[in-house]
Amino acid sequence: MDSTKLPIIEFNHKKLNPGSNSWKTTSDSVRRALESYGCLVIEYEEMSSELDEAMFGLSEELFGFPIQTKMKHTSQLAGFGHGGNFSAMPLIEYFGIEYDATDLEPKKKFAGLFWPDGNHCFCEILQSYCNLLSEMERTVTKMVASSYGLEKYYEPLITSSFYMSRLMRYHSPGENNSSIGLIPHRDKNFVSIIGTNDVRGLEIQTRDGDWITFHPSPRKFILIVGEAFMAWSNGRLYCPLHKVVATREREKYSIGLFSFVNGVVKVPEELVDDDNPLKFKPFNHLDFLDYCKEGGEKMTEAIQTYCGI
Ligand SMILES: O=C(O)CCC(=O)C(=O)O
Ligand SMILES: [Fe+2]
Repeated sequence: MDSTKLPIIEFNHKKLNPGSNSWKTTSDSVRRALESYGCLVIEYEEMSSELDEAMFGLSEELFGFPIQTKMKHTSQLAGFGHGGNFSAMPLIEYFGIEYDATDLEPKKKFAGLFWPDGNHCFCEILQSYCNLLSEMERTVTKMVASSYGLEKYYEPLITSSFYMSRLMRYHSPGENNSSIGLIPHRDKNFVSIIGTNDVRGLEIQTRDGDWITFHPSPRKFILIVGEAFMAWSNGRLYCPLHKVVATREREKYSIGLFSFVNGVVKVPEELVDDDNPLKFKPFNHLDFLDYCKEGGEKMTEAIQTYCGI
């Protein structure tokens, strides 16, 4: 692999049938990329440029509402609800919304805060966009399990997962202001997958400490291993530091889908042996998120201090 570029994999679900040769070779490449870089650029043929344009157009409209309206979207969970105006990161603003592939209700409730008569178009577009993100996230999780010979763990993982979709905007910093969009952090969830408008800014740190920039395009998405997935793999998968550097020219918009486990994350016994002793005690994912609230995203080694052995 070229260590100056992020690994990239083309996905076409019509050609990727579990059990086929192409499934097996792609699964092994995906697993190797996530072990080396902790992230992967997915070139996804099924994403249409119309859906991409509609999604980011609506995002711009949404962030344009007055702050009083935006603040009505609240949540108890960190990262969900509306957030912004942080002293260390004044450029980022986000909306974290519960995501369910079959249930439009959370999106309708969210849209109702902005458009009192509802906005069917917004809900449908957000749902379609997130469904595609979710398909990619599930395929990758299944591929990793399959590449380790641990297919039996995939269904229980998926059935105990819950998701957040997050819409993000990064203001341009203007002259002489800091360009920090998002400070270097590791994601605390299981898997993150992110699509962005055509503005760069997201950078991922390699194991050697170099930063590599993600180059966005409508069919390219970046999938990032979170601390919970890294711990599940007993440290085999890498969980990279990443950050957003806002550009002076234009605002960056991104949409992420973040998966979480509703319950205990436990390293499969097959991943533990004399050469690979257990590195993480079983932990409740929600309790871990609570623990992280204290130190916020600054805790770059949170999982290690929480349940590392
Ligand atoms: O907006 C992006 O490109 C990255 C977002 C991110 O890293 C996060 O929300 O954890
Ligand atoms: Fe992140």
